[in-house]
Amino acid sequence: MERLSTGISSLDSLLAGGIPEGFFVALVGMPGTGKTIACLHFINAGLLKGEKAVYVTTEESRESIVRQASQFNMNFDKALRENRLIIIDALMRATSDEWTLNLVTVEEMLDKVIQAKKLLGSQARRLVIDSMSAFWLRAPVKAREESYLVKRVLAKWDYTVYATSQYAITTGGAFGWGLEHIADGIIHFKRRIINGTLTRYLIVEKMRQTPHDLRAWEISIVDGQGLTLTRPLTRRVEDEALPDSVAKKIKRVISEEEH
Ligand SMILES: Nc1ncnc2c1ncn2[C@@H]1O[C@H](COP(=O)(O)OP(=O)(O)OP(=O)(O)O)[C@@H](O)[C@H]1O
Repeated sequence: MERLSTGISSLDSLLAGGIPEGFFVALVGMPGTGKTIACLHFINAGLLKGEKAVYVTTEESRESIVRQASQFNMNFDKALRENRLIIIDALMRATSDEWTLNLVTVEEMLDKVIQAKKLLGSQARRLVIDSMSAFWLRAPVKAREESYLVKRVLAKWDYTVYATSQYAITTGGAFGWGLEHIADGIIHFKRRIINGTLTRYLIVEKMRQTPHDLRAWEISIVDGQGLTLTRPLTRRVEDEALPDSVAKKIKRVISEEEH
């Protein structure tokens, strides 16, 4: 089975080498946890191998994606000029632009993605949809049916897919029915404040046909370099995230028991 590199070598090693070709992988989690940056790495890994790629952006403009990529030394601008990358922009909705979504429906998105594949040909192996949540903002009930539709349609077009989905800040829960149910793989991005510092981490929750790592890994995002996994999160680190009052209570009970 061929595996596609995620473009993050530390993540590839959790996945027995990468994402199985043709898989539909859900990248889920709270805002600012690194999902978009992981998507950029995935696309860039293909471009570096001479592949072509398609990126659907619903929350940022095409320009913003290109700028963010350039901060990690990924030249998306060049790939766009060489017609090796198509970024379908669902945010700006410029009517004069061929690669834009105006209605922001799943059907319109699939139509454009298929058009892009026909234009780029078999070298276009990687597709990012960042994010799917945007299609269901007004009608979360559609998420279930349309998730199946997206997977079924894309299966015919030889893409390996990264699709992101956001979780609510307040509850940490998915907005409505999540993509997780149809995905071949789930990479969950999380965050917590540890010793007063925002700590991001990810865990591979599911990857079919893959003996994957089961630990949560701390994420580092560095200007000029991008996202890497630094170390597995230990129990002790998680404990440090307990609110002070709770930690103090636990310490008090332990010391009372000892005396
Ligand atoms: N050049 C940079 N250098 C270092 N860190 C950066 C840089 N650019 C962005 N970041 C970090 O990455 C975070 C954004 O990550 P990303 O866009 O991947 O999040 P996300 O999970 O896709 O969020 P959302 O769901 O809101 O789109 C920023 O909040 C910042 O902490």
